[in-house]
Amino acid sequence: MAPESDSAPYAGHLTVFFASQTGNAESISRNIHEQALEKGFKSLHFVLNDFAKVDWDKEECLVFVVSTTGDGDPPDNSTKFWRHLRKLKGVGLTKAKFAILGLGDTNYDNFCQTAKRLDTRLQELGASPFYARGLADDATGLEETVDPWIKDMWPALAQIVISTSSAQGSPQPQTTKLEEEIVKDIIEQQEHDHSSHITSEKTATTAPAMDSVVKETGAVDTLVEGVKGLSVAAGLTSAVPAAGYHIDVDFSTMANHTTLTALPRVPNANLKITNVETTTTAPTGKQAKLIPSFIQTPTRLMSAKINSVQCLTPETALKRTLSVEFGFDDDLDYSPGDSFGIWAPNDDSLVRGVLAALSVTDEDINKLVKLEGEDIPTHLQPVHSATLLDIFRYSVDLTTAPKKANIRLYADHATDAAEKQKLMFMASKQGVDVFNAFRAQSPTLLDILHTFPSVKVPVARVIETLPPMQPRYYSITNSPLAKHGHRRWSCAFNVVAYELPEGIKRRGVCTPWLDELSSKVPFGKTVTTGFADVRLPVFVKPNETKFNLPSDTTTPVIMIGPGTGVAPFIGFLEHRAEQRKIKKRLVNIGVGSRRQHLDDLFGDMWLFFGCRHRERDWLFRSQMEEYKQEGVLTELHVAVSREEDVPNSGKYVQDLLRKEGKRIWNLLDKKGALIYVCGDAKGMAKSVNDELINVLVEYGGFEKTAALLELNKWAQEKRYLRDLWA
Ligand SMILES: Cc1cc2nc3c(=O)[nH]c(=O)nc-3n(C[C@H](O)[C@H](O)[C@H](O)COP(=O)(O)O)c2cc1C
Repeated sequence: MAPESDSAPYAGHLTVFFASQTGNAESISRNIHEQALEKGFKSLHFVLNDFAKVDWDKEECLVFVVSTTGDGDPPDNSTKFWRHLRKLKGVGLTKAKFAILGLGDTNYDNFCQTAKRLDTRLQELGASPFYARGLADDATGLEETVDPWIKDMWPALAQIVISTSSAQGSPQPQTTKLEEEIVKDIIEQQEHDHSSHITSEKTATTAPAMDSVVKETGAVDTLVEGVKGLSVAAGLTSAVPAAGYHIDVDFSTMANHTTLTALPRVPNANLKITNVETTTTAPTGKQAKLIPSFIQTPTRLMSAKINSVQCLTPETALKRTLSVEFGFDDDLDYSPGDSFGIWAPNDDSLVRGVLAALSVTDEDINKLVKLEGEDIPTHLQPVHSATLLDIFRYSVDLTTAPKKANIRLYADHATDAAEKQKLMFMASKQGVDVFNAFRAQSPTLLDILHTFPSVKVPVARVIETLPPMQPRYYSITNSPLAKHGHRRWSCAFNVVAYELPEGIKRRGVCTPWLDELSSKVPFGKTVTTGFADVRLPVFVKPNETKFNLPSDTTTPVIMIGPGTGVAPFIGFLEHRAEQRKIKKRLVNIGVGSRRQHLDDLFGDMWLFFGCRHRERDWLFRSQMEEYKQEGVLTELHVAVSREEDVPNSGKYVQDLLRKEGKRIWNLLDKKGALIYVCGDAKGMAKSVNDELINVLVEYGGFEKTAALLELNKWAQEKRYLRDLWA
């Protein structure tokens, strides 16, 4: 097979390989190759068995699109390659950077086995991935993963192409039009990577970049330790089953289609629910409130009590923002900038509504059961003795909009012909617009069962096909150096509750739960006593972003965090205030080797904060002003978006960055300041990024594209740190 290439200008070299049994991987890989050529890359395209046509020792950038066939086997047109790969020894592929897109089907036992094996083998041979592996599932539709995976691969690819060329070139690269495009992609990529990082309510993952397209689970494997026996507050809202909303969408286009195609396969039935002991009744009273032992978290699960809750906003504010302090019996090891996870249960009335709609009796809800079966999802495997109530509270996600495969499953269990037809249509390629309109209303499982009441799915099928429950993550807003700091964590968040244009009320999982647990503290007030005697399941989030204060206290920091994005910076400031106190004591008693002025020991701390109205949502205002007065906070810049003519201000944080551009550049250039950005990934982070580029251009003398590259370099060097959420 001759390589396909063209005479595009040299801009990095890419080789796309495929292994395909029925043609999917081949056509997807061809598409990647063609797009690469269009983007100006020099690209080659080969079937894997033609591996010898390229010099593997010299290859620097490889993309593989491989399917799995048989019983987890590689396609026939790659067997020669696999034989060769098995024979290779050592780590001779250290130059090679690769990306793998696997195609498979979760209805088969060995999902995407070829891609997984290839990944492992290439790394054993010394190659390294430049982009996270994508695993596309034919059961739900390959395009769901393939399209975003390809789209987001370009900036990742551009990053290695650029770093190769700039390593060889001058420190201030002469950038081409292509590079300019690539650099824009990098910035977008960074936003994408970070957008899944931390949220004020939505689930967050710190899994590899591109988490949104990598459909693997099972990263959590540390089992619960030492928390059994503590009472936990389950969903407190109400024990009355909710009824669910009717989701109204227009099915008129259904009449135009007699044939439905690309219907996802119904996932295999593996799960069996067995009674643990027929005579055993579930625990009651305090016993019934234990933190279930089947919760799996990435770090040790701990139990927290609520110490205090402050409602930071008045009634007139658009959002209800709470600051909650949790207390612990044991010492915690953390740094300001770290985050923690809370394992919140689904709302109790939703859980009971779902169980009622699935025809589970009140008696059965509370019986102890065991989940068994070969090949059941990892998050269900530790359930050896739990009530269905707890399984639905803590193990499964009831609120994320359904995937097509779920809709297809519900269609199979609809007894009413019209309902079945509608569900099948939504699951098909032809019904994609209706499916999207349906999903846009964020239907819970209860809403689906309410809208299609003839659907009677066995409980085991529901449990094994729902996504796993995810913890919610929050930035820590306090310092371990403060009084009792090692025994408490604080966080700040907006209570997520809103209404859709259709009049449907939606709410988050964790934040309304915390609000209710603390009996909805009145607006603007702080409550420190009278909380229910309950413990909350929490754990430290592994810190992968290094979003922490620099160890050298003289390094200046520029903190940009409007709204609840200010949360980690409040922790930074408390920490610095405590560091200053400690130093002051030491200097005063003469322990300091020199009696230095306190300010010389600490670098500048500049904070850029943004709110709508100073009186309504200037969060942590008094703390900020105090820190400013004490000299902890060197500069405080507050943007106000909904008030006219605020002196020395602007509407948004980026406006203030522009105003202070020259001084910011000096702090960056002369004193090596670090930049921290926290908050909304889409609007704010993008505008701040643009403004920082302007600062580099206007005051640093960079070409625009060189400024983009410089900023990208800073991000890699952890000099420009971002903690963003979608
Ligand atoms: C006979 C057969 C066996 C398959 N076995 C597996 C398997 O073991 N694991 C898997 O993840 N997918 C399996 N699949 C699904 C394919 O990998 C998937 O449909 C893919 O899109 C096919 O891509 P291709 O056309 O490039 O071969 C199998 C498909 C067929 C038809």
